[in-house]
Amino acid sequence: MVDVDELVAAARVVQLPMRVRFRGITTREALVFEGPAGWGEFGPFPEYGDAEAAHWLRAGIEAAYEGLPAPLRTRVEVNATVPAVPADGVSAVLAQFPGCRTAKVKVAEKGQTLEDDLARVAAVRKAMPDGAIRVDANGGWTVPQAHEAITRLVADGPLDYAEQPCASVEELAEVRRLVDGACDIAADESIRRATDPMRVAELGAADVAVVKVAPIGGVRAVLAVADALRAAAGVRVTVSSALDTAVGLSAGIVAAACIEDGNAAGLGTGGFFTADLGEHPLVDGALAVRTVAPTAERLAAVEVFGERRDWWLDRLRRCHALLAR
Ligand SMILES: O=C(O)CCC(=O)C1=CC=C[C@@H](O)[C@@H]1C(=O)O
Ligand SMILES: [Mg+2]
Repeated sequence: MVDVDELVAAARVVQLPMRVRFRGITTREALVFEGPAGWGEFGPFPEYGDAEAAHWLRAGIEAAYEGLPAPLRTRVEVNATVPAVPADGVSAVLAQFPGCRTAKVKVAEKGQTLEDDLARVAAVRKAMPDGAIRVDANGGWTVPQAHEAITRLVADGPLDYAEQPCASVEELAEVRRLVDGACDIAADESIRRATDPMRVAELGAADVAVVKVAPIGGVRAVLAVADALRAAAGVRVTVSSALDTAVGLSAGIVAAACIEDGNAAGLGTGGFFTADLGEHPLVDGALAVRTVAPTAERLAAVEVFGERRDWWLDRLRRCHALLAR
């Protein structure tokens, strides 16, 4: 494995300003580095412990030092991602996702009601009458709340799936039994390590696994998980972004392009940033498969020094030590 001093010497810490609050944050911090195979990203969210964060480092090292596997396609279809905005804000959000035929709508936001969710989803359906609609509760419902919400949402029209309706795998399994095929259930937060997807499959907790390259530990690890899930339980896979910079998003796009019959990917998050390390333009609902190498100008616009940089370098050293064990 690459020496930690080499990583530290290559490390650039960046802060990307966000257009909207998403996942409770308005600035995305990450550390990126260039290696012989390209650029890699290490951007675990600040609250993640080192054991989890080490997987993110493994993914970054794969991209920068090993290189990524060859994609099967040149373009990857993505879903529009609709934050928990008021219903009258939906069309402005969808305008940022030209050509998308699938939308993922955030629901169960703290401080909002089921009526807010129903109105937001109805607005998306109206704007995309032929579109496939997903909802993502980020674990925010109890089992009875999820049952009620999904029942009312499907009464208005079909749902592609409901993502992480409740917090635990056991609850997901229960909701899946209760809705009895009225709507597929997807696991997202329940999958944070490479071993989690099999547990989800064994408990019959989901029809769909949302997988992100960084927490799973790299593109190859994602492909192994996708193969195992399809073989063991017929679970389909959605590759999604972890709110990555354009560098990390490149790896997600490659992963999605390596999966034969993948779902529309949750990789259209580049537009959430007002400044980024590169561009993955969304054309006709799809992203081209290409890797990004940040220019000096782009880096200069978002790079940070001082206390935040030191914090990330310490974290990099600790996670590298865990991987080297
Ligand atoms: O899946 C998408 O459409 C975009 C990515 C996305 O929604 C997320 C990215 C990063 C953190 C998560 O809270 C969030 C999600 O819950 O899926
Ligand atoms: Mg999710």
